[in-house]
Amino acid sequence: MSSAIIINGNEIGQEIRKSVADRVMKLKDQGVTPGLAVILVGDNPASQTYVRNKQKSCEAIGIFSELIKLPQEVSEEELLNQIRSLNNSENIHGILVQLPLPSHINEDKVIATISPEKDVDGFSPISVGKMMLGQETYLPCTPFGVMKLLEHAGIDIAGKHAVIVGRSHIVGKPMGQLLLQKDATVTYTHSKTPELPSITKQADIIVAAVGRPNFITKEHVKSGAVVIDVGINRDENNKLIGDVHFAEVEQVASHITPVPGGVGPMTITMLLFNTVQSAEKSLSQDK
Ligand SMILES: Nc1nc(=O)c2c([nH]1)NC[C@@H]1CN(c3ccc(C(=O)N[C@@H](CCC(=O)O)C(=O)O)cc3)C=[N+]21
Repeated sequence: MSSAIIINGNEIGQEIRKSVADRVMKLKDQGVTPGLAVILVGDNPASQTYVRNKQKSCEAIGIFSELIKLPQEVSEEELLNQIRSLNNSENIHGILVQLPLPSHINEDKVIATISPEKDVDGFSPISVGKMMLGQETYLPCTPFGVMKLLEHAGIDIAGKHAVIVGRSHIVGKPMGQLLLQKDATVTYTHSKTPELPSITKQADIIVAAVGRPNFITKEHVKSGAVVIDVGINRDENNKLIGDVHFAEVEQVASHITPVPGGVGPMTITMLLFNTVQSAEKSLSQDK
């Protein structure tokens, strides 16, 4: 049995982070320290872990990171005011509101309040619209990270059939758009798609973003396909597992991303990338 080439997100992420760190140094020489504000509402343990990772990654390359912790019961208006104040803060170049938010808060309203100039998550309606039109904007970090993984692994995209499994606003939908911009033929599938394996079997590239552990098995995958696993699920032992049944699928795929160590580290890498981009822009606008 042949086994797939493993696309190493830790390694590729590290390489990109090095070049982002160089840009941070250049900015500091010019008197600007890139700053990222992360707003965390409530005390969801998973969210706390992610946020801690983001902060550590910022510090490692010299980005200033400010954590704003708000209680679970915080009012929507208070949260919006916090964002408005960060929109006006000179030393903050990126704002990230950790999702999900408590159910009494309107997520759409919160995201739309983040200034598009500081929307380093790429979630605001302005950013999404610009991305759809192929205009310059902050790209959402996870799909952006997947594009970088494909590029670094030397995967050709033009003319390939990419099948996206999952249609979330933050992964599935933008993922298809970015692949389309690189001339892939894109098929979107989701929980209401009948006969899913018959469609994913036609894919040259599969992006799994369904949020169901081990959902994509060898029955879904054509021999030689590239399989990207965006899933981050926890098993009964609290171990991180993807949406792809790795042991099975690596026997048929040509390339595969592991979980952990695949897409996850790239998401944070592109967040750092976008934050530095924003700081560079602020500098050129001052002149
Ligand atoms: N506004 C907002 N923006 C986000 O980007 C955002 C969010 N909300 N809410 C939650 C999700 C989740 N997310 C992850 C980022 C990195 C890893 C990551 O680095 N994972 C490591 C493993 C980490 C571990 O071991 O726990 C890996 O896959 O190798 C995972 C998950 C960003 N998210």
